[in-house]
Amino acid sequence: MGKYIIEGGYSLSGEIKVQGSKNAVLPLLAATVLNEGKTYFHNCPKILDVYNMLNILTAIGCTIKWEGDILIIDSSDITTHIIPEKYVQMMRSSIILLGSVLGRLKTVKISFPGGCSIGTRPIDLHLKALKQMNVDIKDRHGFIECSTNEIIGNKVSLDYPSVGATENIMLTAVLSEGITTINNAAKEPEIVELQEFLCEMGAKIEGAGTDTITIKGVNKLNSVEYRIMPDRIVAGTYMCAVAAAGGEVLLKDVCKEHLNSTITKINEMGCFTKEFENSILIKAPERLKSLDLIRTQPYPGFPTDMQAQLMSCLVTADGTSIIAETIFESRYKHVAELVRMGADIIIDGRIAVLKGINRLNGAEVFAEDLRGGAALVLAGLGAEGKTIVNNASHILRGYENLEKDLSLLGAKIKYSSD
Ligand SMILES: CC(=O)N[C@H]1[C@@H](OP(=O)(O)OP(=O)(O)OC[C@H]2O[C@@H](n3ccc(=O)[nH]c3=O)[C@H](O)[C@@H]2O)O[C@H](CO)[C@@H](O)[C@@H]1O
Ligand SMILES: C=C(OP(=O)(O)O)C(=O)O
Repeated sequence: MGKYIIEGGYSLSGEIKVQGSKNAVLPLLAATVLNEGKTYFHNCPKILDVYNMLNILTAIGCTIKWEGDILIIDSSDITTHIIPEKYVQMMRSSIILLGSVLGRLKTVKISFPGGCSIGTRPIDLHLKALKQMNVDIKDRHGFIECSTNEIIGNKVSLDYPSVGATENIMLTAVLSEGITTINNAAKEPEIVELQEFLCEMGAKIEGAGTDTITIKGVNKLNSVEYRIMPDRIVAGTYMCAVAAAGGEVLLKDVCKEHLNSTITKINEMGCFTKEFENSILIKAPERLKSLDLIRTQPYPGFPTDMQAQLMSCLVTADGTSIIAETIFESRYKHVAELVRMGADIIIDGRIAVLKGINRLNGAEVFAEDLRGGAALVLAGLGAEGKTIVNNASHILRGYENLEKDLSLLGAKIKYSSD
């Protein structure tokens, strides 16, 4: 599972580049299935989730090649509609293949992704929408089997602006007959990225980034070359790293428009930030200030994917902070580990009350999920003494160069595959 070993107490300085976005690239990789040709990706992050998605694409017939840093996917021949269960279990977001394989082959069989450590994560909204698009769905022995003679566009209204459901509906609708309208669609930047990518391939979609997305079905798509946008959560994680460890860092290759809610909280904690065209400077204060109430919310609200990292900063802020996790019902697995490091945190349902202490103590802790794991690394940077973060493979799902980037900035951190 691997581990990170951190010697705390070294402030960060210098500059680093932010990787391509995990949550943008995964639906784009799934979308390549719709195109009976080649896709060329630039800035694709080399992370476990990407390798896992590439394994799935290979298993269903795509050819994958890296030419230097350019990822080339040839999806001319899709040989099966069955998504191998072992990969689906390894990566929840493999569910995005539901829409793209269905769109291409008019049939797909995929196992239920099941629960995961941050919540139950049902897919009822995905399935309800597909049924409205003339898709027959059978749910048997833990597998979902979808089939249709023709996908027919419809007006779909989501009960909640689910990111994955919005993506699956878009992917299903691209090669459909007629027009699909998604009301109460997710507005995340990754949805806008998916629209841009699909339109480059010849799809007809508009409205991404607003509540209503309209997809006009087309017959065929074309080959495309595309650059993946920067990862807003990795950028936010590095901002929190500076806040937790102290210092001054320039983050390059960021899209500052995607970071507004995170930058606001970073500033409210007393950090100085300066935004440039594609970069952000962040400088930590002597001591962080506590925050009144942070509610995780769909975009443009404060992202649930930043909740744990922000918590790692606030546990040593001056005063008491309150966090409300409104998106996922059990996204506080990192709390017990932070408490092991000396943090004063009380959880009541979805509310966390954090009383800032002066300093955390290094300890041996366990990552239970991706962002919670990253948060423990940040906690280790600011802590006194040594911290070992076990189960690092969770973190490798989404961070390409965590220890290299932090080392470059002066942190004392090593990765061990033991
Ligand atoms: C690969 C990817 O992009 N993952 C992101 C995506 O996950 P994901 O797409 O899974 O997140 P959703 O927006 O779908 O889920 C948000 C909430 O809606 C619920 N829900 C969702 C679908 C459904 O059919 N029924 C239902 O009840 C979920 O359980 C959760 O409580 O958006 C989340 C919310 O911003 C992020 O934390 C994840 O990093
Ligand atoms: C929850 C996350 O990802 P996933 O949806 O892939 O589990 C995340 O990126 O923080």
